[in-house]
Amino acid sequence: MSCRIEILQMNPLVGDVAGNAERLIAAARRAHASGIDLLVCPELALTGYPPEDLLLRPEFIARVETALERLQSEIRGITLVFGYPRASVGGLFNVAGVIRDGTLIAEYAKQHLPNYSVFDEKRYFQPGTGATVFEQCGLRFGLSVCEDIWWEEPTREAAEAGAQVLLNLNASPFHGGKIAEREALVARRARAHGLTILYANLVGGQDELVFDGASFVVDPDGRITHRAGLFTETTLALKLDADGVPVRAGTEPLTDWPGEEETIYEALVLGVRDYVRKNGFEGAVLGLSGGIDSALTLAIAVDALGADRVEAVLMPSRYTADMSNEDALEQARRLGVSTRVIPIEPAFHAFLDMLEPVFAGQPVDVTEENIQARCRGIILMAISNKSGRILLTTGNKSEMAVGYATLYGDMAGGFAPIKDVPKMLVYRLARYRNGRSPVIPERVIERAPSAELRPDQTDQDSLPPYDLLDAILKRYIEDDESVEDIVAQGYPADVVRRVARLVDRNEYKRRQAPPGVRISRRAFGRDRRYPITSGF
Ligand SMILES: Nc1ncnc2c1ncn2[C@@H]1O[C@H](COP(=O)(O)OP(=O)(O)OC[C@H]2O[C@@H]([n+]3cccc(C(=O)O)c3)[C@H](O)[C@@H]2O)[C@@H](O)[C@H]1O
Ligand SMILES: Nc1ncnc2c1ncn2[C@@H]1O[C@H](COP(=O)(O)OP(=O)(O)OP(=O)(O)O)[C@@H](O)[C@H]1O
Ligand SMILES: NC(=O)CC[C@H](N)C(=O)O
Repeated sequence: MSCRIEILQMNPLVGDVAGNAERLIAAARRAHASGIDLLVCPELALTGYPPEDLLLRPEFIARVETALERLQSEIRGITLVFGYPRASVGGLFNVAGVIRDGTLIAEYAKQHLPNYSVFDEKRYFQPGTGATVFEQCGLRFGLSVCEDIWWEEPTREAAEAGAQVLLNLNASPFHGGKIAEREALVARRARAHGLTILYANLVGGQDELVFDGASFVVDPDGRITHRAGLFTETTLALKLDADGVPVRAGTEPLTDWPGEEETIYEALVLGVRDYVRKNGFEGAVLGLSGGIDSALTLAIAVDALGADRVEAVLMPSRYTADMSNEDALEQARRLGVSTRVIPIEPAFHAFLDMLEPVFAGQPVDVTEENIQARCRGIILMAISNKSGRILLTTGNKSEMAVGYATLYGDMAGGFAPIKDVPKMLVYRLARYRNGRSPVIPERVIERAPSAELRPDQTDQDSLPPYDLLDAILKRYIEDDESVEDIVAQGYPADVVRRVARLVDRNEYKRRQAPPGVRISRRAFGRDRRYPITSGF
């Protein structure tokens, strides 16, 4: 006897419990009609992940209970395994439940609650204890939920309880390198305990997080036998033989995962698409300067939403080089995006006139630069208000780290697609995208970066070269190294000290920045929580 299983790599909407329940019912009906015995869905599929403080509302938990009743009454002829929060004696648990023919036949509570990095599960859940095993098609299935697989005991306990196959339900967000890390870890567990493991992951963007999907199956020898798609809502169907070992369809090769730039680029595209779609925007607007940051952001926006839902606004000032306008127009033309040109000179003049009595006798400084950035911010937010299009902010991680951006100016906006992308990676992503089709004019990639807020300005007047800056920032922010550690590796002491000071001092700016897609091990936002007021 064999068992036909399907992984549902699902993109739920956080908080939409009734809608997610309908999606599960429709998926179960479709799977049943195509002969599937067992449908495996991700962690907290019913609520989406992470539901955050919605979990603290009794009304939200009541909706989950109502949806569970509906799922039990609607699903027939197929076994459904899926994640949801369960209020029980002792508190709230993050569970994997098994529904078959009107009955909840098994429930397993997550034992290891992640509480590091972007995870905050101890705020909401109590840990479960012990394994849960159920039978289907003559096979014994164990259950585990995401973080459980990162520890040894839950898998061992399931094997000791007689499981031949482990169903691991996940809400595992993406960062660069994560996919290979997961596969190696799960393969090791499968080998160590002689189990087949089905790794079912969520897909989709949720605020700062993007879930890549990349669900997969490993056999008891630790070989990957099946992979689902990356960054796409999909299903993965397979057969298990009478011993619970996955059956490969002939000699069909496994799909390889794409390289680093492509993976990160697609993560950004999905993050933008889902933020815009799930928040009900008509499309997006952004300021297109002829610089690399806005160029990459525009390419991502068009790939995410389609050219007809994206609008680029050119807002030249007295300091804008002709080639900036030419390159911006050329990129918009290549992408098929509509443009508007709105010079900021009249507004800039008006502000300078209004402020003249206040500033009388004082030298021109960064204040005037910021007024220009703020004129642009007002224009873009006005277009966003009128059109229902979200303003995409174009700042990268290197700028956000050192505060090289203007509050309420170029930091204005609703979502910041590349805020976790360091400048050197911005260039690599732009080159990767141009390798698919040349949408960004070569000059935009070649030119020295400039804010164009005063004559002949370049970023390097104020900042160290970006390759040096990014190397220091990675060590200081992602690796938590001290200034002394970094200097000991041969980096110039004065530069390292200055960069670290800028990072520390600019927390106030980052706290007011829009959210953006997390693609690194440590992004600004929920992943790095520093005091603003600090004597460090
Ligand atoms: N701890 C704190 N808590 C709360 N607020 C604090 C604060 N410290 C300062 N502030 C406030 O923040 C203000 C300073 O911030 P802000 O007004 O933004 O201005 P600021 O950081 O002084 O200047 C912006 C910098 O970004 C550069 N820039 C601007 C635009 C685009 C680009 C680019 O290439 O992308 C670069 C520009 O050349 C300049 O170096 C202070 O005047 C004060 O009002
Ligand atoms: N002339 C302009 N027209 C339209 N938008 C502009 C203009 N100048 C600046 N902006 C907006 O402000 C943002 C920050 O400006 P800045 O010049 O620093 O960035 P960039 O041009 O995209 O990249 P780079 O930092 O590499 O020059 C831009 O990305 C863009 O959204
Ligand atoms: N939801 C979870 O338990 C996620 C934690 C896990 N270590 C991951 O990111 O894959």
